[in-house]
Amino acid sequence: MSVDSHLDKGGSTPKSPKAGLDSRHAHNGKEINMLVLGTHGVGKTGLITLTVRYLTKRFIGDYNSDIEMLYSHATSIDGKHLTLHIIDTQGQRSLDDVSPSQVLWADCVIIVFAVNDKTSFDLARSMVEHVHHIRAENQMPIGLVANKSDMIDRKQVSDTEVSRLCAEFNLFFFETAASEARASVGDVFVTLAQQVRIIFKKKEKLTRFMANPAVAAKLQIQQSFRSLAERTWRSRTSTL
Ligand SMILES: Nc1nc2c(ncn2[C@@H]2O[C@H](COP(=O)(O)OP(=O)(O)OP(=O)(O)O)[C@@H](O)[C@H]2O)c(=O)[nH]1
Repeated sequence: MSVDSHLDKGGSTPKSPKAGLDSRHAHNGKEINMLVLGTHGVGKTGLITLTVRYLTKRFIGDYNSDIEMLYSHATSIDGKHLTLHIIDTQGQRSLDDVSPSQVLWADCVIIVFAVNDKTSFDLARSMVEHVHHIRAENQMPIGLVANKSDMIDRKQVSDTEVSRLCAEFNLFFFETAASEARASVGDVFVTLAQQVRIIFKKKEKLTRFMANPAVAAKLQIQQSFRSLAERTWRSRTSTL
Protein backbone atom coordinates (compact mmCIF):
# COMPACT_ATOMS: atom_id res chain seq x y z
CA MET A 1 0.00 0.00 0.00
CA SER A 2 1.23 3.44 -0.75
CA VAL A 3 1.30 5.45 2.45
CA ASP A 4 1.01 9.02 1.26
CA SER A 5 0.56 11.94 3.58
CA HIS A 6 -3.12 11.48 4.03
CA LEU A 7 -3.79 13.96 6.80
CA ASP A 8 -1.89 16.69 5.02
CA LYS A 9 -4.25 16.49 2.11
CA GLY A 10 -6.98 17.67 4.41
CA GLY A 11 -8.59 14.29 4.90
CA SER A 12 -10.05 13.57 8.28
CA THR A 13 -10.25 9.80 8.29
CA PRO A 14 -7.12 7.71 8.60
CA LYS A 15 -6.56 4.61 6.47
CA SER A 16 -6.67 0.95 7.25
CA PRO A 17 -3.23 -0.68 6.82
CA LYS A 18 -4.80 -4.09 6.14
CA ALA A 19 -3.81 -4.01 2.47
CA GLY A 20 -0.17 -4.59 3.41
CA LEU A 21 2.75 -2.38 4.30
CA ASP A 22 4.87 -0.57 1.82
CA SER A 23 8.45 -0.65 3.07
CA ARG A 24 9.91 1.34 0.15
CA HIS A 25 10.00 4.49 2.21
CA ALA A 26 11.16 2.80 5.38
CA HIS A 27 14.50 3.50 7.02
CA ASN A 28 15.33 6.50 4.80
CA GLY A 29 15.41 8.95 7.70
CA LYS A 30 12.72 11.21 6.23
CA GLU A 31 9.78 8.90 6.71
CA ILE A 32 9.44 7.25 10.06
CA ASN A 33 7.34 4.17 10.69
CA MET A 34 5.87 3.97 14.18
CA LEU A 35 3.96 1.00 15.56
CA VAL A 36 1.72 1.36 18.61
CA LEU A 37 1.01 -1.81 20.59
CA GLY A 38 -0.89 -2.49 23.79
CA THR A 39 -3.82 -4.49 25.02
CA HIS A 40 -7.45 -3.42 24.58
CA GLY A 41 -8.61 -0.17 26.08
CA VAL A 42 -5.27 1.17 27.35
CA GLY A 43 -5.73 4.37 25.34
CA LYS A 44 -3.67 3.84 22.15
CA THR A 45 -6.19 5.53 19.85
CA GLY A 46 -6.67 8.39 22.29
CA LEU A 47 -2.92 9.01 22.43
CA ILE A 48 -2.47 8.92 18.67
CA THR A 49 -5.41 11.12 17.76
CA LEU A 50 -4.36 13.62 20.40
CA THR A 51 -0.79 13.64 19.12
CA VAL A 52 -1.80 14.08 15.49
CA ARG A 53 -4.19 16.83 16.54
CA TYR A 54 -1.40 18.51 18.52
CA LEU A 55 1.23 18.18 15.79
CA THR A 56 -0.99 19.20 12.88
CA LYS A 57 -3.17 21.62 14.85
CA ARG A 58 -6.02 19.99 13.00
CA PHE A 59 -9.03 18.14 14.30
CA ILE A 60 -9.30 14.54 13.21
CA GLY A 61 -12.88 13.60 12.60
CA ASP A 62 -14.59 10.57 14.04
CA TYR A 63 -12.40 7.60 14.61
CA ASN A 64 -13.28 4.02 15.20
CA SER A 65 -11.23 2.48 17.97
CA ASP A 66 -12.18 -1.05 16.81
CA ILE A 67 -10.30 -0.83 13.51
CA GLU A 68 -6.56 -0.95 12.88
CA MET A 69 -5.53 2.37 11.33
CA LEU A 70 -2.58 4.00 9.65
CA TYR A 71 -2.14 7.72 10.29
CA SER A 72 0.34 9.49 8.02
CA HIS A 73 1.24 13.12 8.34
CA ALA A 74 4.08 15.46 7.60
CA THR A 75 5.59 17.46 10.40
CA SER A 76 8.76 19.31 11.26
CA ILE A 77 10.99 18.03 14.04
CA ASP A 78 14.25 19.82 14.91
CA GLY A 79 13.82 21.84 11.71
CA LYS A 80 13.68 18.69 9.57
CA HIS A 81 10.63 17.83 7.46
CA LEU A 82 9.52 14.34 8.32
CA THR A 83 6.53 12.18 7.58
CA LEU A 84 5.35 10.03 10.45
CA HIS A 85 3.44 6.86 9.63
CA ILE A 86 1.73 5.61 12.77
CA ILE A 87 -0.08 2.28 12.97
CA ASP A 88 -2.72 2.11 15.67
CA THR A 89 -3.16 -1.62 16.17
CA GLN A 90 -6.27 -3.29 17.49
CA GLY A 91 -5.62 -4.20 21.11
CA GLN A 92 -3.66 -7.42 21.57
CA ARG A 93 -4.83 -10.14 23.94
CA SER A 94 -1.60 -12.12 23.70
CA LEU A 95 1.72 -12.15 21.83
CA ASP A 96 0.05 -14.17 19.06
CA ASP A 97 -1.81 -10.99 18.13
CA VAL A 98 1.43 -9.08 17.49
CA SER A 99 2.21 -9.09 13.77
CA PRO A 100 5.93 -9.79 13.13
CA SER A 101 5.69 -8.06 9.72
CA GLN A 102 4.51 -4.88 11.43
CA VAL A 103 7.39 -5.10 13.91
CA LEU A 104 9.84 -5.49 11.01
CA TRP A 105 8.21 -2.58 9.17
CA ALA A 106 8.61 -0.28 12.18
CA ASP A 107 11.49 2.12 12.84
CA CYS A 108 10.33 2.36 16.45
CA VAL A 109 7.66 0.77 18.62
CA ILE A 110 5.49 2.38 21.28
CA ILE A 111 4.04 -0.01 23.83
CA VAL A 112 1.18 1.32 25.92
CA PHE A 113 -0.24 0.05 29.21
CA ALA A 114 -2.72 1.55 31.65
CA VAL A 115 -1.50 2.25 35.19
CA ASN A 116 -4.78 0.96 36.62
CA ASP A 117 -4.52 -2.40 34.81
CA LYS A 118 -1.78 -4.80 35.93
CA THR A 119 -2.62 -7.28 33.15
CA SER A 120 -1.93 -4.59 30.55
CA PHE A 121 1.53 -4.04 32.09
CA ASP A 122 2.32 -7.78 32.17
CA LEU A 123 1.47 -8.01 28.48
CA ALA A 124 3.49 -4.86 27.77
CA ARG A 125 6.53 -6.50 29.40
CA SER A 126 6.10 -9.64 27.24
CA MET A 127 5.74 -7.41 24.18
CA VAL A 128 9.00 -5.62 24.94
CA GLU A 129 10.80 -8.98 25.12
CA HIS A 130 9.01 -10.20 21.98
CA VAL A 131 9.90 -7.10 19.94
CA HIS A 132 13.51 -7.37 21.14
CA HIS A 133 13.57 -10.97 20.00
CA ILE A 134 12.06 -10.23 16.56
CA ARG A 135 14.46 -7.32 16.01
CA ALA A 136 17.52 -9.06 17.46
CA GLU A 137 19.61 -8.22 14.38
CA ASN A 138 18.45 -4.66 14.04
CA GLN A 139 17.42 -3.11 17.35
CA MET A 140 15.34 0.05 17.40
CA PRO A 141 14.05 2.57 19.95
CA ILE A 142 11.16 1.31 22.06
CA GLY A 143 8.91 3.63 24.04
CA LEU A 144 6.95 2.45 27.06
CA VAL A 145 3.88 4.56 27.84
CA ALA A 146 2.10 4.43 31.21
CA ASN A 147 -1.28 5.88 30.23
CA LYS A 148 -4.28 6.81 32.40
CA SER A 149 -1.96 8.43 34.91
CA ASP A 150 -4.98 10.47 36.06
CA MET A 151 -6.27 7.28 37.70
CA ILE A 152 -3.57 7.37 40.35
CA ASP A 153 -5.97 6.25 43.09
CA ARG A 154 -6.50 2.96 41.21
CA LYS A 155 -2.86 2.37 40.37
CA GLN A 156 -1.94 -1.31 40.05
CA VAL A 157 1.58 -1.07 38.63
CA SER A 158 4.49 -0.13 40.87
CA ASP A 159 7.16 2.38 39.83
CA THR A 160 9.83 -0.17 40.73
CA GLU A 161 8.68 -2.78 38.23
CA VAL A 162 8.35 -0.12 35.54
CA SER A 163 11.87 1.23 36.20
CA ARG A 164 13.31 -2.28 36.21
CA LEU A 165 11.79 -3.05 32.81
CA CYS A 166 12.99 0.27 31.38
CA ALA A 167 16.52 -0.27 32.67
CA GLU A 168 16.67 -3.85 31.41
CA PHE A 169 15.66 -2.99 27.84
CA ASN A 170 16.81 0.61 27.63
CA LEU A 171 13.28 1.90 27.05
CA PHE A 172 12.12 5.50 26.66
CA PHE A 173 9.49 5.97 29.34
CA PHE A 174 6.51 8.35 29.33
CA GLU A 175 3.62 8.91 31.69
CA THR A 176 0.50 10.24 29.99
CA ALA A 177 -3.18 10.87 30.45
CA ALA A 178 -4.74 10.81 27.00
CA SER A 179 -8.03 11.92 28.50
CA GLU A 180 -6.52 15.16 29.78
CA ALA A 181 -5.27 16.34 26.38
CA ARG A 182 -1.92 17.60 27.64
CA ALA A 183 0.56 18.75 25.01
CA SER A 184 3.14 16.40 26.60
CA VAL A 185 1.33 13.50 24.93
CA GLY A 186 3.02 14.61 21.71
CA ASP A 187 6.44 14.15 23.36
CA VAL A 188 6.12 10.38 23.03
CA PHE A 189 6.11 10.46 19.24
CA VAL A 190 8.50 13.38 18.88
CA THR A 191 11.12 11.79 21.18
CA LEU A 192 10.91 8.44 19.40
CA ALA A 193 11.16 10.14 16.00
CA GLN A 194 14.26 12.01 17.22
CA GLN A 195 15.84 8.72 18.36
CA VAL A 196 15.14 7.12 14.98
CA ARG A 197 16.82 10.10 13.30
CA ILE A 198 19.90 9.76 15.55
CA ILE A 199 20.26 6.07 14.65
CA PHE A 200 19.72 6.84 10.97
CA LYS A 201 22.38 9.55 11.00
CA LYS A 202 24.88 7.22 12.70
CA LYS A 203 24.22 4.50 10.10
CA GLU A 204 24.54 7.02 7.28
CA LYS A 205 27.88 8.23 8.68
CA LEU A 206 29.14 4.66 8.98
CA THR A 207 28.07 3.87 5.40
CA ARG A 208 29.89 6.96 4.11
CA PHE A 209 32.98 6.01 6.14
CA MET A 210 32.97 2.46 4.77
CA ALA A 211 32.52 3.75 1.22
CA ASN A 212 35.73 5.78 1.49
CA PRO A 213 38.30 4.05 -0.83
CA ALA A 214 41.14 4.57 1.69
CA VAL A 215 39.11 2.85 4.43
CA ALA A 216 38.10 0.02 2.08
CA ALA A 217 41.76 -0.54 1.12
CA LYS A 218 42.83 -0.56 4.78
CA LEU A 219 40.13 -3.08 5.66
CA GLN A 220 41.16 -5.29 2.73
CA ILE A 221 44.80 -5.28 3.88
CA GLN A 222 43.74 -6.16 7.44
CA GLN A 223 41.59 -8.99 6.10
CA SER A 224 44.50 -10.33 3.99
CA PHE A 225 46.79 -10.35 7.06
CA ARG A 226 44.11 -12.14 9.08
CA SER A 227 43.66 -14.82 6.38
CA LEU A 228 47.41 -15.29 6.08
CA ALA A 229 47.80 -15.66 9.86
CA GLU A 230 44.93 -18.16 9.91
CA ARG A 231 46.43 -20.23 7.08
CA THR A 232 49.86 -20.24 8.77
CA TRP A 233 48.33 -21.30 12.08
CA ARG A 234 46.32 -24.10 10.40
CA SER A 235 49.33 -25.46 8.51
CA ARG A 236 51.40 -25.44 11.73
CA THR A 237 48.76 -27.24 13.79
CA SER A 238 48.17 -29.84 11.03
CA THR A 239 51.88 -30.77 11.02
CA LEU A 240 51.93 -31.29 14.83
N1 LIG B 1 -9.23 7.98 32.65
C1 LIG B 1 -8.64 7.84 31.46
N2 LIG B 1 -9.30 7.23 30.46
C2 LIG B 1 -8.68 7.10 29.27
C3 LIG B 1 -7.36 7.60 29.04
N3 LIG B 1 -7.00 7.31 27.78
C4 LIG B 1 -8.05 6.67 27.23
N4 LIG B 1 -9.05 6.53 28.12
C5 LIG B 1 -10.37 5.88 27.92
O1 LIG B 1 -10.09 4.49 27.72
C6 LIG B 1 -11.00 3.95 26.75
C7 LIG B 1 -10.21 3.23 25.66
O2 LIG B 1 -9.44 4.20 24.95
P1 LIG B 1 -8.89 3.89 23.48
O3 LIG B 1 -8.06 5.03 23.07
O4 LIG B 1 -10.01 3.49 22.57
O5 LIG B 1 -8.02 2.59 23.79
P2 LIG B 1 -7.30 1.60 22.75
O6 LIG B 1 -6.07 1.14 23.41
O7 LIG B 1 -7.15 2.25 21.43
O8 LIG B 1 -8.36 0.42 22.67
P3 LIG B 1 -8.48 -0.75 21.54
O9 LIG B 1 -8.65 -0.08 20.22
O10 LIG B 1 -9.67 -1.53 21.99
O11 LIG B 1 -7.24 -1.54 21.60
C8 LIG B 1 -11.83 5.11 26.23
O12 LIG B 1 -13.07 5.09 26.94
C9 LIG B 1 -11.03 6.34 26.61
O13 LIG B 1 -11.83 7.47 26.85
C10 LIG B 1 -6.70 8.27 30.13
O14 LIG B 1 -5.55 8.73 30.05
N5 LIG B 1 -7.38 8.34 31.31
